[in-house]
Amino acid sequence: MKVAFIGGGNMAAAIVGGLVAKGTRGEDLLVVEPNAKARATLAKDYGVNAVEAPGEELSHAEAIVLAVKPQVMREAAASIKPYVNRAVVISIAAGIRLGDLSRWLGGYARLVRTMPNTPALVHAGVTGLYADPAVSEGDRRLADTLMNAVGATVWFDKETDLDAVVAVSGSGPAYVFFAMESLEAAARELGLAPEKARTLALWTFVGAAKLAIERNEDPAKLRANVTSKGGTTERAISVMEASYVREKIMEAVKAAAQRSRELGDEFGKD
Ligand SMILES: NC(=O)C1=CN([C@@H]2O[C@H](COP(=O)(O)OP(=O)(O)OC[C@H]3O[C@@H](n4cnc5c(N)ncnc54)[C@H](O)[C@@H]3O)[C@@H](O)[C@H]2O)C=CC1
Ligand SMILES: O=C(O)[C@@H]1CCC=N1
Repeated sequence: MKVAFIGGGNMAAAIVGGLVAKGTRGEDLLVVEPNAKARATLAKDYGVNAVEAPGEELSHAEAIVLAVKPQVMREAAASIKPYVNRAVVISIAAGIRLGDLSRWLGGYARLVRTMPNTPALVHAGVTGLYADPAVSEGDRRLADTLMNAVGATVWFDKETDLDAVVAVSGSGPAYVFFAMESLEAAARELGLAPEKARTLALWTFVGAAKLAIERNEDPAKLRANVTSKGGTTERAISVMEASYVREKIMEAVKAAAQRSRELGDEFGKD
């Protein structure tokens, strides 16, 4: 499969790495990236063709992944417009709506909007995807195969659902790291040595996530299994409940979804 990436930053590198690990040849991948250092790293690590600006070679791609920040999406779309004629175009940008992208590409309609996350870097990502009903099964399969190289895929029927996806799993790793930081800080305040505090905190997250995935059980049930009557966990959870931690997390996630909608409004203008 010949795939081109517009933008060769964090997320593009993660997807490129996943594709190469799954057998795609570096020479079948093209990355358009203005930053020379990022280009050199991608070429060295994965053997991709990395170029500074879009050109004729883009028109040979079967898929073009738009992996630039939402703020530069319009400019990036304009720069590739002359070469977009046979590829399915896949956006990974937060907030940017397909209607706007289509307009910037001169009415091009073979578009898929996706929202991956940074665990893609270690092939443990999860990506939400949406395509207009008119997009062919083949184009959907192509987008699915691409994102599947770096983790699980979940399709949605409404484009507005992607604002929720960005808030839940797109930004989600940051919430988990925040919780890791907090657990580690508490361990240190309790007098544990820094490196030991980190080991305990990180493996607690790894273990809990693995248990939840492998047992496929409701997290509430798994939590109940840890919580002995009159014990230590019960005391900790009661402090969290008294501080409305659950409600605060829900409020934060809703704020992220709102920001995704705002990005669409801000950067979707003409
Ligand atoms: N970082 C994250 O956790 C996630 C990010 N995203 C989305 O992925 C997109 C990229 O994010 P990152 O990879 O984190 O950003 P990044 O800043 O690492 O990468 C963006 C790259 O685009 C390049 N660039 C800038 N203008 C360009 C242009 N006109 N043409 C080609 N390349 C250009 C930059 O030099 C940079 O290397 C964003 O739209 C973001 O919303 C999606 C899911 C998760
Ligand atoms: O914070 C952001 O806007 C991007 C989108 C999802 C994760 N990072």
